[in-house]
Amino acid sequence: MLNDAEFRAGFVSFVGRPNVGKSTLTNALVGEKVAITSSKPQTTRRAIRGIAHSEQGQLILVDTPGMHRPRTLLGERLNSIVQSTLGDVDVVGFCVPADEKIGPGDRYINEQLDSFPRAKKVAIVTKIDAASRPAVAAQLLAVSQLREWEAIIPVSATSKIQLDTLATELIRLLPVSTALYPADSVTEESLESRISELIREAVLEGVEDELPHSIAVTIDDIVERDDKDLVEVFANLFVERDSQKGIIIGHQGSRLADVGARARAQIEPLVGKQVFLSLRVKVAKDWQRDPKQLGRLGF
Ligand SMILES: Nc1nc2c(ncn2[C@@H]2O[C@H](COP(=O)(O)OP(=O)(O)OP(=O)(O)O)[C@@H](O)[C@H]2O)c(=O)[nH]1
Repeated sequence: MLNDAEFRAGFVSFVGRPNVGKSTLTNALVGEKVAITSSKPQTTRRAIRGIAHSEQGQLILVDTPGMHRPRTLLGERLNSIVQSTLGDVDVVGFCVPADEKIGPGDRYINEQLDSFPRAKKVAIVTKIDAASRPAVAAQLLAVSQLREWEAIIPVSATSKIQLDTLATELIRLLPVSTALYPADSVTEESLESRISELIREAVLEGVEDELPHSIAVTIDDIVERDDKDLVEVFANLFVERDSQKGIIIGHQGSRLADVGARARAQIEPLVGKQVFLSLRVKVAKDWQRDPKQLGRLGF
């Protein structure tokens, strides 16, 4: 047993190109679904905090959107979230996948890390289950040449390889502190925003590549029924164009029905009750470029 003086707690942020596995790693460390994951790049839009507890300490994970060069107002806001998040974390975990060569995108992000001298920097080679041993070894070597890291850790979030090692290494780099959150909390996100992220994730499964950025979800109401073991969720799906509305709804509403079923399957374990989900698809013309609409949709 460690004595109290050695307990550590602090903030850790995973950065890296889109799709390198940051959200999946956050979920695996926290052990509950808090950040949305998707096989499409750049689906993470806000800094979600997952909290991993252990006897040695408390890791508060700040999941940032993929850093990229902005093309729209939404892109600029995402980048500014990244900047303000990284300004005050204790540790940055730079993620590169084992199954792809380090490229200009990775180097760009690595260079950005120079602007955050306060944070200790750890390299994480993700998805090691998807690469051969020699490929993983080569990637570890390539990463070690980018900068002096506090540690370089290979992991697989999906195959649960080395997750404990990663957690222990990260905690070791945090300041000595009492716990910053109660031991039973896993996230600071409100129920409402977790539900809207789960709905967005369900919509993103099986839509065409140009759509992900065009979808926003808002929640009008969450009603706990007294008379039944039921929670009613009333949500809106915003797209940018009429044509996208058709895509989301599908032939005779078939796609929307699938989305509803998938989202419900994720929301029910979260609320611990049966869920009635009302989804309305609405068009907010070019919302990504319109500051007023961005504000209304929660950005
Ligand atoms: N084989 C394998 N695939 C993984 C692993 N971790 C994540 N993935 C897959 O990689 C894809 C992207 O994962 P995410 O966690 O959404 O990636 P991200 O870096 O958060 O992506 P953005 O939100 O776009 O920044 C998903 O299809 C995951 O299932 C892993 O350890 N092994």
